[in-house]
Amino acid sequence: MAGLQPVEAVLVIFGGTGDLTSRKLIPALHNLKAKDSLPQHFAVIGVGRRQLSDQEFRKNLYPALRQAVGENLRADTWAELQERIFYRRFDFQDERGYRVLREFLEQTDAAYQTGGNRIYYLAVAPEYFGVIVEKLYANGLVRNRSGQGWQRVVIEKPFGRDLATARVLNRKITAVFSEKNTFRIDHYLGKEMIQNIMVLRFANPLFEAVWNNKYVDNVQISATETVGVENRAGYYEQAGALRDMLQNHLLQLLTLTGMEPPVSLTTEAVRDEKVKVLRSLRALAPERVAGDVVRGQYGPGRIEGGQVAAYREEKGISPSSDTETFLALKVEIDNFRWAGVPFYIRTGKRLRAKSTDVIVQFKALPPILYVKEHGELEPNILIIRIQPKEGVYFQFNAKKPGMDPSISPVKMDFCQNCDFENNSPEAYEKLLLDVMRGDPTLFTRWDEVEYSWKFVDQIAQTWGEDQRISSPVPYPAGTWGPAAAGELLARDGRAWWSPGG
Ligand SMILES: NC(=O)C1=CN([C@@H]2O[C@H](COP(=O)(O)OP(=O)(O)OC[C@H]3O[C@@H](n4cnc5c(N)ncnc54)[C@H](OP(=O)(O)O)[C@@H]3O)[C@@H](O)[C@H]2O)C=CC1
Ligand SMILES: O=C1O[C@H](COP(=O)(O)O)[C@@H](O)[C@H](O)[C@H]1O
Repeated sequence: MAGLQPVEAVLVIFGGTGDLTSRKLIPALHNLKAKDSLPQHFAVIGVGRRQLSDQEFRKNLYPALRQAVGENLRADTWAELQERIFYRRFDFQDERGYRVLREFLEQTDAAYQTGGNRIYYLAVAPEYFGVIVEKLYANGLVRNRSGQGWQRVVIEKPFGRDLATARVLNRKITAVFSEKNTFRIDHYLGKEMIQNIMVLRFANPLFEAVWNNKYVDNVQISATETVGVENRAGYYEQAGALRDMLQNHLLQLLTLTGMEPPVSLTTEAVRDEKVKVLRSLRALAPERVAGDVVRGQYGPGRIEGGQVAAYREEKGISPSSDTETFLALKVEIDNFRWAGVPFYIRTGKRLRAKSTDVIVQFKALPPILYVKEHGELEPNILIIRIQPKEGVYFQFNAKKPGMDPSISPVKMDFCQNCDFENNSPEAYEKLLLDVMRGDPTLFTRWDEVEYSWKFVDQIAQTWGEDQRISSPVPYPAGTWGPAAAGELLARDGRAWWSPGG
């Protein structure tokens, strides 16, 4: 879908006063504007409950923008952009609010020549996704009166809280928007290095040739965070790490790492291959959940030198909460390429460092040469570093220079953002632009969501039913999580590679 241009549109952000809008969406728009990538005819309308004028709304967005963009903040860009940002206050349940919005949109179309093109971005808690879509339709905001232009909906995650609720939600959405106009966002897919996984695999014969169970010993997908629950207690208590990270970001990373080469780079060809991976995931029967899934929750500890509270002591969290803030599991893909290769996945909050990596550990060669003299050699490992450093790192064995006959591991290190710090576009920049272009390749198709929930539901159901694992294991903040996560690999004679390489 390369070559599509972003076209004129009004972006309506439901949840305009929320955290995502101020920390991610507005900074992304600022950066796009600074690069001259926004369409010339463009406007933004934020919707929330707070009583704010347009001026107050713009002013409130500024501190988070400054923090997110840092020294790249351009006063002239923000001045131009904010002139096109407006605010409307209403409760999502209130029909009248939608009618007022419709009138305002018609005026905005005329003033900014946006041709009836609208993007409805649902930056709201998941329980509002269905309500908003139904009310948009009922109040004539999807097919505008003149019938001109297109209307697209962007839906944040998590898409439902299990397969059943996701299906209900999807029915509501598809009754109003076509699949082509439905953009289920997963911001991980907008990250530079995640887009690079397919390039690395399918543009380099060296990697593609060994990307299978003949050569790969195991794959580790790790997304560790130092932040805690922050101010999202209400949401996180419902989601936990399972729904917040595994159902979407981490299973997406797994599909990109495990998929077959698509027949072409078209949106549907890529999505078809990703779905096949999800369909090939080995079922997690209750006994396997008990053995292969580790569930943790952070206790008090130290992060970056400072003392931090336990999850159960955080604002808005129940002192007896059983929500997991850490998850580690072993996943198997039952297809010809991956049979016998475990994929270990882990994610957690309040861990020692922030890092997202895909680590491919290769098998050892037969122990015929070198091993007698040198002992077991270090494995070849390939680390795809997604963040905070972006790049690819390969560890292989080499002879030490000179008379010393010993063999030691050496590193080839490609750092994508070392020389160009902050040069990679933020994920939301890429994804917002794709919505304006109408390119859904980096968004999830319904069947991807469906199969992800099928997989995740097995875990949630067992947790709900099995007393042995209905409570998460505590771990001290600032560590790598519960010891059981290490034991999960130790049992297979393996260990986690340190995040960040
Ligand atoms: N924050 C993040 O980093 C990320 C968030 N997401 C997803 O984005 C979505 C939004 O998250 P986030 O921004 O953190 O949430 P917040 O709680 O910060 O914001 C919620 C927004 O919804 C508005 N709102 C809530 N209820 C109503 C209502 N009845 N009527 C009108 N407005 C209402 C709030 O308005 P007001 O405050 O004025 O009442 C506020 O603007 C969620 O689905 C989340 O999972 C995804 C990835 C990252
Ligand atoms: O979607 C989410 O992602 C963030 C982590 O995103 P990253 O881009 O910083 O890796 C996570 O903190 C949050 O809980 C979750 O909702």
